[in-house]
Amino acid sequence: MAKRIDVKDVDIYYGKFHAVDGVTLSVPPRNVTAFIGPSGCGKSTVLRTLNRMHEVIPGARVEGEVLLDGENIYASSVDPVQVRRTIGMVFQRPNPFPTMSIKDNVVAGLKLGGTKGKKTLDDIAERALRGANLWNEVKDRLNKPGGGLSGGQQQRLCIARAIAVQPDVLLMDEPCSALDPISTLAIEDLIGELKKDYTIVIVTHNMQQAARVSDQTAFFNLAGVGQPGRLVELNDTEKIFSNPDEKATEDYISGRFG
Ligand SMILES: Nc1ncnc2c1ncn2[C@@H]1O[C@H](COP(=O)(O)OP(=O)(O)OP(=O)(O)O)[C@@H](O)[C@H]1O
Repeated sequence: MAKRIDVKDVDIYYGKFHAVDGVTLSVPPRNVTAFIGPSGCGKSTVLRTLNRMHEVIPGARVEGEVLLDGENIYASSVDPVQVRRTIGMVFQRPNPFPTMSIKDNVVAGLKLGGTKGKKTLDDIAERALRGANLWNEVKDRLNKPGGGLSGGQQQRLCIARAIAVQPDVLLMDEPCSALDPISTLAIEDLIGELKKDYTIVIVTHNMQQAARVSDQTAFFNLAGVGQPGRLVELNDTEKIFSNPDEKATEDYISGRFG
């Protein structure tokens, strides 16, 4: 079930390095939010704080609150493994388990979580592969290795793996940057369909992509090397790309820097 995210005054550190300063933003359910901004402004770092992946890095820490439908995912009673199960992530490079079969790739997370029964797992795999627009291409080779698929198919396999566990939110970190234009369009179409069921946050370097797939866009920036990244503006995507409130946003989207 799609859930709402509220980020409240979040500061993010790598050891002593203050990477992101004071981010407050909200992501409504069944909505695509794009993070854009120049390299190093903290887009991926903020994304990884939304499912507690940031703290996996030694010395990394987060201050502030991230609420999922009002519950702080950083509360001491919350299990980060459970958070990562309900807030799924798709990475820049498709990362299926290459020797594992296509079907087992999709249900790997469920099996780890204790789901059993061939029929149950087969049904879930089919539903997730259909949801990721991959079923027709792989239905006759479900027991072949995931590594044998094209890059675009592998990325859709990773999306199938992420949605198989029925997460509340899908985070995507430049999911198309390693893909050709046709596969990129396939993923963009898929994002449009997935937003009916999920809350989606996507980091992208491609401003046309942000304009095509997202409902709202967050522009991040940093004052200089070694300075923390900041959220400059979050607005409807149409407004960001036509009439942003901040001059820095306009300079960036019109290609004057970054
Ligand atoms: N594992 C890490 N350890 C230390 N510093 C890091 C680590 N990962 C990122 N950083 C630093 O945090 C800052 C933000 O990086 P981040 O990758 O979030 O930026 P980004 O906007 O996603 O960049 P890009 O568009 O180039 O991917 C940068 O200064 C980066 O060097």
